[in-house]
Amino acid sequence: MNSYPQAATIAGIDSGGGAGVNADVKTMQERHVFSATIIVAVTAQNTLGVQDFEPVSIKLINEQFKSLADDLNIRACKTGMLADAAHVHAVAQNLQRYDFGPYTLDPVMVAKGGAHLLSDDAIATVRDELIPLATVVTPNLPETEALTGGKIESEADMQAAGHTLQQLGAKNVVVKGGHGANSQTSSDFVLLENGRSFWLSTPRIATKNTHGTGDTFASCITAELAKGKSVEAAIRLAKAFIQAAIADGIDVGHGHGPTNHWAFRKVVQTDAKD
Ligand SMILES: Nc1ncnc2c1ncn2[C@@H]1O[C@H](COP(=O)(O)OP(=O)(O)O)[C@@H](O)[C@H]1O
Ligand SMILES: Cc1ncc(COP(=O)(O)O)c(N)n1
Repeated sequence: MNSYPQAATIAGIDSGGGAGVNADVKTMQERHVFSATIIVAVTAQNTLGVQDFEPVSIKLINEQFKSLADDLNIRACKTGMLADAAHVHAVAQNLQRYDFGPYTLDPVMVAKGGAHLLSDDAIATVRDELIPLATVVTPNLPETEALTGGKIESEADMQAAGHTLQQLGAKNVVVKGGHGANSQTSSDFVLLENGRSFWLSTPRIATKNTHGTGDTFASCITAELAKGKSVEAAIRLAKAFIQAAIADGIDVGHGHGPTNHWAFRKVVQTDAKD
């Protein structure tokens, strides 16, 4: 019998299939990691936007955590859409109650279509209760501004914000540059626990199909951490994975379409288990 590493995603589910838990499950599967899911919110969503959502009761979230802890062997986890302060708090409590391994915090706030997936008053709860628990935090530029309180207008601003996020308690930080102004490259700033930092830059792909890029990137990091890879190796592989997924586009829906979660298998020769 093959034994695959197990990881959990704790997030919202996207009826349109391209982002949230859906992107996480697809990505982890591609990386040969068994994915379990703790659903925090259900969205009515497609590539045109988020039409509605409802959070799941905190009782049921607590029960989902317990169900996994009682039976599975979760070796890494990530969070995505968490809806509001009460749900952020409940997730933080559960992450402290159970050992689900290295934790990747994708601080999802506003969907690409403009819908608020986290209430404004919950930003402080994410900063105070989740960032100190995070092995890796992966904010995009607007999320970095919201968490650090400063404007990000240059690469120097991204670097400074990375250090601020580390001071807030995250062990490792990736400030993602997908929302940056550079039309040639999409550059992410990485700051590791040991203080070393570097940029990961790839050619910017001219496409409107970037729905779920952040989820895909963070869940790929989580999958690699579940295998026991180093944080740096996990982040580097995730950057290559998302680049392939954006570049090899698929045609789904009429708005901001999803990425291609099976594209990476075409560009790598090594086994996804490695
Ligand atoms: N058009 C693009 N071309 C290449 N890489 C991109 C593009 N858009 C986003 N990325 C990359 O995708 C990842 C997710 O970034 P981003 O889109 O900023 O996150 P989010 O989905 O959280 O807003 C990052 O590694 C970023 O550099
Ligand atoms: C359930 C859920 N989680 C996360 C996102 C963010 O993804 P994006 O910013 O690419 O729209 C989303 N749209 N829906």
